Amino acid sequence: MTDAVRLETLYKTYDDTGTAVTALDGVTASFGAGTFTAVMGPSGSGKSTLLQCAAGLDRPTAGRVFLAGTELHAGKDTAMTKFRRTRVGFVFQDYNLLPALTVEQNVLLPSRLAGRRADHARARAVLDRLGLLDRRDDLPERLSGGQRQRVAIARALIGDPAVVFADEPTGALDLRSAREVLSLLRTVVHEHGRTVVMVTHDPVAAAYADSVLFLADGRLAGALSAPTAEAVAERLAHLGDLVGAGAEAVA
Ligand SMILES: Nc1ncnc2c1ncn2[C@@H]1O[C@H](COP(=O)(O)OP(=O)(O)OP(=O)(O)O)[C@@H](O)[C@H]1O
Repeated sequence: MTDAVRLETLYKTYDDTGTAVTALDGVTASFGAGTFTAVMGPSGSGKSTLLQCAAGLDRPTAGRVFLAGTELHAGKDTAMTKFRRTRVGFVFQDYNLLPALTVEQNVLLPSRLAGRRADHARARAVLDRLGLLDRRDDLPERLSGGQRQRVAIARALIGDPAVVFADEPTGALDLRSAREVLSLLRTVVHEHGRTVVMVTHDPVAAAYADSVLFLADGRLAGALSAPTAEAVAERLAHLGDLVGAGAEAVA
């Protein structure tokens, strides 16, 4: 299997307050193309930092990130920004849609930012696939949370993303909308061959993924294939015990 994302010995230290915080402490991991992975761990374990560094939104302090075989952070920031705009999709908890733009304009925004011609036919095809074609001229404020998140997923898919990163994509949704969004992410992977890496706190959400990667104290702390919500919850509780006891994370 080819890797969509490979992380090699990633370190990230924040030092803005004068007291250094090690958010990532030598993480090596890979995410196969066409797979759906959930990243989990106790609060402060480094999940969002891992996603930000893997997606090229932040620079690791040390280590290397490869996306579809291309090393991020190796060149100038401008080259990284260009690569990110074309090959990386993002889905955030709070949707990050621009309120003054219609659904279709929001979906086309990454193409515009990348300086490409707006491909309305493609935008409409993606919106159609996500059941939103008839809402294309609406402003986001007219949509439900679940619909807004589906627009964000359409926007993430409009380019040719090597990977879609989702940070708590169901964190603001009710149960039913959350299930819809998770099923959609799974379809995006299993029927359309995309790669999704999702940070979540929710064992039920994680169970939609093919596998779960656990972090504790900025280190890899195990993985689970074909996860069930119960198995994930049990593993998380165990990690919480380890962190609470100040023990080393299990690899
Ligand atoms: N910009 C920052 N400046 C300083 N410290 C930071 C910054 N961002 C994160 N941290 C610290 O890095 C560590 C990891 O944070 P991160 O947000 O990656 O964890 P997380 O697992 O996503 O947490 P949560 O589940 O609470 O969102 C924490 O100790 C956090 O306080």
